[in-house]
Amino acid sequence: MALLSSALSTSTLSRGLSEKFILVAGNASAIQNSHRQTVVVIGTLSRGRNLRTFQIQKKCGALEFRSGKCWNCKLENLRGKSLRSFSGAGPDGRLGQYPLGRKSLLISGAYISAPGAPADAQYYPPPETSDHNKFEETIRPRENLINAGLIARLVLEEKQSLAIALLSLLLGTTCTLSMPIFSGRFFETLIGVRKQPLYGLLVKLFTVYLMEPVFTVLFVTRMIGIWEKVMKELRFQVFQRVLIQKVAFFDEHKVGELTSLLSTDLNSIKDIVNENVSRDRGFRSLAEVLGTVGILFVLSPELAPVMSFLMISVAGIVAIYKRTTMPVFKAHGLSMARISDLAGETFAAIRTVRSFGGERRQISMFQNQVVAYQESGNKLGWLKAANESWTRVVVYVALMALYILGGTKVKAGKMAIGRLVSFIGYTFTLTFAMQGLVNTLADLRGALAAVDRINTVVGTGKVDESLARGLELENSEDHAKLVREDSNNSVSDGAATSSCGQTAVCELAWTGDVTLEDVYFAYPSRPDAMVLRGINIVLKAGTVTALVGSSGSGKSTIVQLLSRFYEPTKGRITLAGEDVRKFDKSDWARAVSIVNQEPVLFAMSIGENIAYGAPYREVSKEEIIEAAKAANAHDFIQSLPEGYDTLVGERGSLLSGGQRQRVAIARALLKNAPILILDEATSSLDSVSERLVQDALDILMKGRTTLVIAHRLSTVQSANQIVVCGHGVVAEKGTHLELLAKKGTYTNLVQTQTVVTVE
Ligand SMILES: Nc1ncnc2c1ncn2[C@@H]1O[C@H](COP(=O)(O)OP(=O)(O)OP(=O)(O)O)[C@@H](O)[C@H]1O
Repeated sequence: MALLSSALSTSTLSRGLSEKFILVAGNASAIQNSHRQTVVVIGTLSRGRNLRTFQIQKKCGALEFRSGKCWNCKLENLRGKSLRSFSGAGPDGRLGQYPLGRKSLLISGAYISAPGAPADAQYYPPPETSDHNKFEETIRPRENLINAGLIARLVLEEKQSLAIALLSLLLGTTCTLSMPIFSGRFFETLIGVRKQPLYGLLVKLFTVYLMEPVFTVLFVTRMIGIWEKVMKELRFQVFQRVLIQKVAFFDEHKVGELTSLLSTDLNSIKDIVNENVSRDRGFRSLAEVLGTVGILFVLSPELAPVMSFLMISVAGIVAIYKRTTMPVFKAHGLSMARISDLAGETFAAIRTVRSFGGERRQISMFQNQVVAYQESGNKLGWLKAANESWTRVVVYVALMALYILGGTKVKAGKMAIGRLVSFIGYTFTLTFAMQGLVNTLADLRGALAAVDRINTVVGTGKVDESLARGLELENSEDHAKLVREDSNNSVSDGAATSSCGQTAVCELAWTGDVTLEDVYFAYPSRPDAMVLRGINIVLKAGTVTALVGSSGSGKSTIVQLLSRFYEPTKGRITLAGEDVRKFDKSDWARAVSIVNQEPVLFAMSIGENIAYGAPYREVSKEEIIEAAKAANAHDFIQSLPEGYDTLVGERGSLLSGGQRQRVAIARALLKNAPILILDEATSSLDSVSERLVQDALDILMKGRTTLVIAHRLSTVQSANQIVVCGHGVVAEKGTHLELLAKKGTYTNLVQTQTVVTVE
């Protein structure tokens, strides 16, 4: 953005404005923070080619253009507007005019002006940011994770099954379509019109009836087999892609939204095959419709138009039904989602409900939702009945027409009676096949909408490249290791000795200082609010640094940056002088242990939770016990009926706060990382638990570079260095005595006990 803006000449800015909307892409927060309230336009909608400055009117968040149309902007006047070209930084970060045509594109951090900008607007260059941040978030094309190419590749991997499925479909449909012909002949033979032995005809019919289910089984099993494999791969890819997004992505999307991608949305894609392999749907319907129409025109070109009318009418009725019911279906689905949400929320907060005596209120809210669900269900019922009856009316009209036209022809000797019987048989085949086909098309629309939702969420998020690279490397190392193990036919002992692993980052971190150099930071979800403004801290290797400061001063934010959940907006963090951005995030994660105020345990056994400290290798029972002993957790674990196999419940809810904390410390001990971050780890505990946890922490801190956000005077006092934060800057730095001697912010904090609790 900085480079881009500085590249704009003032002469360009002075031209008149004719466009209706103006688009600003990139991180405009820096400019806003200059208090000029002016930003540089780097993109223009429609015909405009001017680059101007103007006052920010509305923030639009990320702007998404699909097929050249603005898709997601909440501003009504922008929704659906075409963007023919975009002036600004393109996907490669270069300045230019980019034609968009019907392409899809994502512009993150966009701002939109109101129509018309002030004529006397001036250009204010934004403050410089460091090199690595320049184009990071400017403009990115949407990357479709699920696309036709991927699905085709996955399906074609199963060539043999696909060939068997298609052949079975062909043969099964042939059987189905030959049935009405045989019925006609059978009828003709019975009344003596056809001179053919009945026995021979029955054998043929028997063969067709026997083979049709065989081909059906082959077709269904192969198709489902292929699709299950495709779905397994898609599910895996979606999960993996979500997992490697930057932490900011998880600030933007609710957990429910993300899990529904993996459940509801992927299931609608799955259903497009699984629900459409039966005889009355999908591929079979299509094959039957095509086959029937062909046969009908051969059998009787005069009667075939009647059937065509039938086909078009049935398709039309079902299509109208689907369209009209769509909003009712949506309302029905929404009611069900609300019922589930309400029930989920009620049960999750049952203690709060009970303590407020809120049962009656919850029941009445639930009743309202259930009634809404019932009403939309009734509406759907009526629409369904209308669809069914109209379809029948059309079929009966077509049958009547066949009886009249066909009967007249048979009576006049212009048509064989068996042919008319076959025709009647095909009437039903065609009706059901057509209905099935339209239903399948509706399913297809649902599946495409699901694909689009998945692509929109994961395709427009920001993959954490460093994490992805690290994982890729690990995968290839694992793979190489597995191949080696396999070829040696021996079991590897893994990295059993050092949990941190033998990575260069870990080795460096045992001796190197960690430094925050002039760090500025704003959360991506609130780019306008600079939380850290030029932080400089040196965490000396093997020493303890205590971070104190009033609430909201940015202590936890520093922890988040050290954990590399976010990257600094400006400035850098180094380890032994090396910018940490050089290290893969998975390597960095191995070098840093975090123990939070509210540690999260997984819904597994205590032993498995402790072993999670080293998820990349096998952990022995002895190691787990050793870590638990050092964390003061062994005794309480032993006293539980199932010891280390005791399940801890969702997020560790079956343990007390102090017990959870000690399991988390044991996990961190097992991890044995050289850098340790303690975020108010003992502040929510009673004095007995606090003592136990603190003793465990003292063991954990030994020899590690520790940053502790502490409320306890003893921890702060004994720290090698105390850093006092105030409104995103370092207000004071020094030892306890040095800071007391200064009689500044720290002394105030100690005296007012705002931050430090005296024991
Ligand atoms: N994920 C987030 N997205 C946007 N803003 C955030 C986020 N997390 C924290 N903030 C904001 O950043 C500022 C600093 O918060 P931070 O949690 O770092 O303060 P703190 O000093 O740790 O406070 P406390 O002692 O109360 O925990 C606050 O104004 C907060 O609202």
